[in-house]
Amino acid sequence: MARRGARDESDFRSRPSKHGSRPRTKRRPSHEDAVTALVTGVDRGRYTLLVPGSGAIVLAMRARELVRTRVVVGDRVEVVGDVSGDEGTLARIVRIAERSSVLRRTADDDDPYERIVVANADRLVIVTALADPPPRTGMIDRCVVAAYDAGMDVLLCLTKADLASPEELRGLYEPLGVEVVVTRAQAAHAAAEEAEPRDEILALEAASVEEVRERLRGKTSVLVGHSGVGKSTLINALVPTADRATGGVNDVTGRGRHTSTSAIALPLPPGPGEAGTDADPDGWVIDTPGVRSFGLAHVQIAHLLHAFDDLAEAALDCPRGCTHQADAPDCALDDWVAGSPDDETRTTRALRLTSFRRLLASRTGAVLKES
Ligand SMILES: Nc1nc2c(ncn2[C@@H]2O[C@H](COP(=O)(O)OP(=O)(O)OP(=O)(O)O)[C@@H](O)[C@H]2O)c(=O)[nH]1
Ligand SMILES: [Zn+2]
Repeated sequence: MARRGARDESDFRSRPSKHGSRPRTKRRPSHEDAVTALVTGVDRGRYTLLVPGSGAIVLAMRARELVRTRVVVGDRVEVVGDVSGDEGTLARIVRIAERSSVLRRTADDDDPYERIVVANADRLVIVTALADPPPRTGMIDRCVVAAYDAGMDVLLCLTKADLASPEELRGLYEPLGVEVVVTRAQAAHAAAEEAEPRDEILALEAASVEEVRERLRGKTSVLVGHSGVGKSTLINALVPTADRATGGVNDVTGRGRHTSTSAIALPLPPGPGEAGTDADPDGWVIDTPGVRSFGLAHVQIAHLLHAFDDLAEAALDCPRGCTHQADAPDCALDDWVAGSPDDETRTTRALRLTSFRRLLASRTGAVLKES
């Protein structure tokens, strides 16, 4: 899968400064006794790590030589010092392993740079409610583009199926090869909601939660979703110890009740009646409460195209510099549809091309009006 390797925020500091680019200390310690750990939480310069071997939860800071390097949730790091995890101990991160994927959020009012929020995740889970709040395809498209660009695959999780049908959204995303899973409240709740809405703990239909768990097994998954879509309810159902705050949109601020804005990795426990431990979980679920959108400015058409093998192959016949948009002259993707061997293939290809072009457009902002 396409990756952008070196082009990340670290570029800002890899330029030679006026003090020269050589490290201040000539000799670096070798850290032979370092152990490997996973970053599960980040809070103002303090990192929560899980040491897979011992299962210890360790609090750490960055070593002096890494103070200008960003460490994010999902990073695999090497750590020295006291790694017992005992109260009051603070270990030191001395190395960050190369990342297999990076997911970055957009710059915002508080921070002018696009920043990496999660490293090494395999799968982006886009949590979207089918109603209350209504789904916004512009937002889903942007998430799909961000995931494909980051080299991650996508699971579209449609919540609140007790309130509306998922069929229309399935029809929009399945042609792109996006896996779709649907969750709903338990039937008893759906009825009770009419009489006495909100503020009780909502139970999701267990079978629908297990379908989600099945798709997250053995993977590191990042969950994203707008406030009120039911992301916390889902995470609590998947990871009962997570205790994510639920309750939907705050009437005063229009935001959810979450105050925490940093990502956190939670070990995915096995389903009911299966064995497993936190030190060796069935996968990781990363919640991203503060992330509202993803930066797409850096996304290259070629990267996006590589997420679609058939389109990438057909596009080899495009003129140089083809944008592959609907108005691109002589785009070979149009020939690929026209040259379909039969009607059924033509319909499938046309749908796939339309969907792909919709994603391309979301990258450039042409369909940024949320629908
Ligand atoms: N009818 C129905 N309501 C649901 C379902 N899932 C969640 N809800 C309700 O939707 C509201 C929002 O759920 P949350 O889990 O708090 O949503 P969130 O996405 O975490 O949003 P924030 O807490 O604002 O970040 C709550 O009142 C839930 O009880 C569902 O499947 N069906
Ligand atoms: Zn083209």
